[in-house]
Amino acid sequence: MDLQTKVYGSLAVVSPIFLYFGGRLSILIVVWTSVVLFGSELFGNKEDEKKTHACKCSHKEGNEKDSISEDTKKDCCGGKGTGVNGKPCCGQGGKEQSQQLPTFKKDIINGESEKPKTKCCGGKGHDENKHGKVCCKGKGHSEPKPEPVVEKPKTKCCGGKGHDKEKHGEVCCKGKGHDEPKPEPVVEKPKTTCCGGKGHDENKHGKVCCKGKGHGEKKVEPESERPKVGDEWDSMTVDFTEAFKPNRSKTTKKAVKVFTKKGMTEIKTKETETDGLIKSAFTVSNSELLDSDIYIFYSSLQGSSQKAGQIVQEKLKEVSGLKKQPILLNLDELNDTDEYFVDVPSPNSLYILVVPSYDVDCPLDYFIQTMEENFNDHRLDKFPLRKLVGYTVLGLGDSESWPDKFCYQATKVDYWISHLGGRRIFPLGKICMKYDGNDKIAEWATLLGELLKDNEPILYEYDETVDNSDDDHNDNDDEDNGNGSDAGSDENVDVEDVGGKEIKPNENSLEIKQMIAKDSPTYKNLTKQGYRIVGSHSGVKICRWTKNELRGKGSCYKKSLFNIASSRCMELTPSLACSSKCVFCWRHGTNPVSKNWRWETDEPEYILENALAAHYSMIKQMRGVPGVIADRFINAFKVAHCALSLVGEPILYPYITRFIELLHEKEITSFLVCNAQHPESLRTIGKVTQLYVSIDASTKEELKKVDRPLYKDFWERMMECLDILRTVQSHQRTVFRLTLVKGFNMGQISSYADLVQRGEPCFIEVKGATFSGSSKDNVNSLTMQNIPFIEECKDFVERFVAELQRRGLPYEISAEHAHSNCVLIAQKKFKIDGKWHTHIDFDKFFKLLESGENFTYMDYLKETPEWALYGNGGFAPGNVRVHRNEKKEGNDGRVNPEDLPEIPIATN
Ligand SMILES: Cc1cc2nc3c(=O)[nH]c(=O)nc-3n(C[C@H](O)[C@H](O)[C@H](O)COP(=O)(O)O)c2cc1C
Ligand code: SF4
Repeated sequence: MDLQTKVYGSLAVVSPIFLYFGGRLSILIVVWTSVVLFGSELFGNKEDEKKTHACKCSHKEGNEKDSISEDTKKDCCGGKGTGVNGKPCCGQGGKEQSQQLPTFKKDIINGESEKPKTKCCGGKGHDENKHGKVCCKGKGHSEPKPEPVVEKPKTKCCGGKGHDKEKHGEVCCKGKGHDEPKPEPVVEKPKTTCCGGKGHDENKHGKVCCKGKGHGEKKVEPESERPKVGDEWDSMTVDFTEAFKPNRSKTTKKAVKVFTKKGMTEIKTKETETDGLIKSAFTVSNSELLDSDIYIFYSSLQGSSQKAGQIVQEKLKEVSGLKKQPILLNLDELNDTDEYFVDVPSPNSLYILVVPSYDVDCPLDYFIQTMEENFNDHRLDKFPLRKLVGYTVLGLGDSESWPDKFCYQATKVDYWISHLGGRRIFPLGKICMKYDGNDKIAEWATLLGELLKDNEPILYEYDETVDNSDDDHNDNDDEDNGNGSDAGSDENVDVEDVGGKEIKPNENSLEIKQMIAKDSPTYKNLTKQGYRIVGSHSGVKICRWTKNELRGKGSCYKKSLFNIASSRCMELTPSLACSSKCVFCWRHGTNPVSKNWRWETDEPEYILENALAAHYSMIKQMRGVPGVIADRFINAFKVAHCALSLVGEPILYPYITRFIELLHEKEITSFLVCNAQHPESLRTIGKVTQLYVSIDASTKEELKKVDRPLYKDFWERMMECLDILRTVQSHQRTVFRLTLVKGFNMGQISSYADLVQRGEPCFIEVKGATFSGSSKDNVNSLTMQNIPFIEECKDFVERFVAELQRRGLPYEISAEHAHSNCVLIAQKKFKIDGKWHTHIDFDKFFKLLESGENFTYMDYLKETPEWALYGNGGFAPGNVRVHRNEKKEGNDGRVNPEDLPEIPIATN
């Protein structure tokens, strides 16, 4: 009986019983009837199963429904046409059939129409709608509910309960599931590093966790927080000076020079940082940029630079507060370049040069060449363009076609103008006319105009080493500031400060190093600059005045003041290392610094012998130089004087006294200059022809600023030196050397008088600092703004002497050498019978030495010649001063030796 018949039949029987008996009896009858009728369906019918499995179906085709007749089906498998639990009929044919079934996976993947047969859920409760084709009690449900044919990873089950697809996605969270995450927008993101799984706040820290090496993906700063200058200007290919770079590494300890546009009275000295850059402001320019006479020079072959000049002019005209209209001039058509680049049209001139670049001949070549010639012409003021208020250069070029020479001529122009003393007030602009063009020119000009208005200080050069305040060597007397032999240090690295950390000698090492080892970068640097290194710590260099005098072009100030013959003077130091880092030192930044002697030591005999040999070999090189005077050339091979200064601190050399004795034995006079930091050596020094002490500032604060001494007790050391001059060394011919640096040490005249009162020197030599450029090889931290004019020096000297006299100190101005901005103040005792005797009688000096008698400076005096007296300029006879005008008239400035009078060279 099939199930349908049973159901209908039983309903027919049960209904009347219910109606007739009602209640419990009806229920009993119904239960019994159900057991009888549905027992096999409810509990399984062993007999049926046996029957099915024992099916005698002989059809090999078994359950191949399509290929068998309905009659056969009825016979087979108990008449159901299929085996128990969805299995093929257990007859032989059925088994064969099952092996031919395609795999489920394959069906799904291939989307084939033929489907696998499903397994049965024990015949009950299996809800296809809910579970798909296959029952979940067997190994079934292998045929899931048909889904859109999209390949998906298989999901894992949540134990069959509680899995909320909406919430968790396809995969259950109890299994290893949820590996099919809820789809996210397809945006590729950098993988983030986790903060240990907690506390990482993306908004705060950006994408990457701070516990890992994360936070590498930084939060983008709001516009306002970014360093504006760099951002804005990068795109302009504007070549910024170092001074404009923010956030320099702390270790480099660089400070900047700060120039304001205010007058002298407004000099500021900032000891504290304002923006991480400013350390100290020490000098000023004289005028407001808005008051200046602006000249825009252009050079052009094809017109774009001319146009650019016009744009700049128009933009500047728009600047509010500009007193005078900018003037546009064609550089190539100037009647006389010297009118603008040797002289300047007004003391208030500001130059803007707009220039193209050509790698072929162009008019600009001539201009650049002229600038270079001017720079190298000794007859000219070396820094004529310091008279300018300032300058800037705008270069036009083509970065695509000339990538390596892009705006190279603008760079050259900028270089020479600055070397001629010009002060760059705005960075060199480089504009590619192919990509940027006139818009960028306007942008550059607008910014220039803005900055003309701006009253902020102009930073344009770094002071190389400043910041004594926290230098280790200043805080700890035991520390040494040198760097050993500096061997192995980088050539471009400041040898006294490598990466901001001073290298200390290995305290445990017994090895004594050489100060300047042959393979060291310092050695290379020094030799490249014309020094001859003698042994490992001494050096000689032929001085430019030595060369000048050989050529009849003038002598150094010591000729005027003291009678030394420059052409017979050897400039030497037995110690290239120094214990100060003076701002005006021409070698500052490349010579080693140290408080004490700590190197391998050469013998004084060796040094002198080899120094003379080196000096003579350099003199020999002069033999082919035009204008060298034969007599002087020959005499130059008999060195008469030795200036123990050059660079470094000569008195650091432990055998300095012996060395000076050796000089004297060879009848070479000694001019020893020391820095007033080594009283112990000064006390014991033997007889010197002339003994200098540098007085670089008159107060403790200024001295620290100017000399940047290594010793913490630098002021006390200097005071002790002054006491030694007044007492132990009072027999010596002593000189205070004052090097005037504008903005540094020209203020406190009364304090200078205090020092004179303490040291009682014979002479006070006041000299304006000289500017030795700011090339890579010369890191002198001064600029032209720091160099006083002769009038300023004279004014200082006159006020100084007035103060000395007011105090009753016996000093007067005696001699001068105007060319070197040098004036000599002398004790009145050198004015004998109304005549100054500041010169030295060298013969007498050696005779006295030879005699072995005690003698003093008063015993070897010589009258000062008329030409050297104060007011007479101090230009030594026997030389020809070359004036610019003479050159114009056709005189090439060369000296005819026959025209020269005899030079009064020193006799020994
Ligand atoms: C023959 C020639 C050579 C050039 N050489 C250079 C070069 O070496 N470097 C550079 O940056 N631009 C170079 N330029 C591109 C010019 O400097 C650029 O076009 C500029 O705007 C020309 O200015 P001007 O028309 O005012 O004379 C060269 C252009 C020419 C035609
Ligand atoms: S004294 Fe100095 S400046 Fe003068 S010639 Fe000698 S080395 Fe040169």
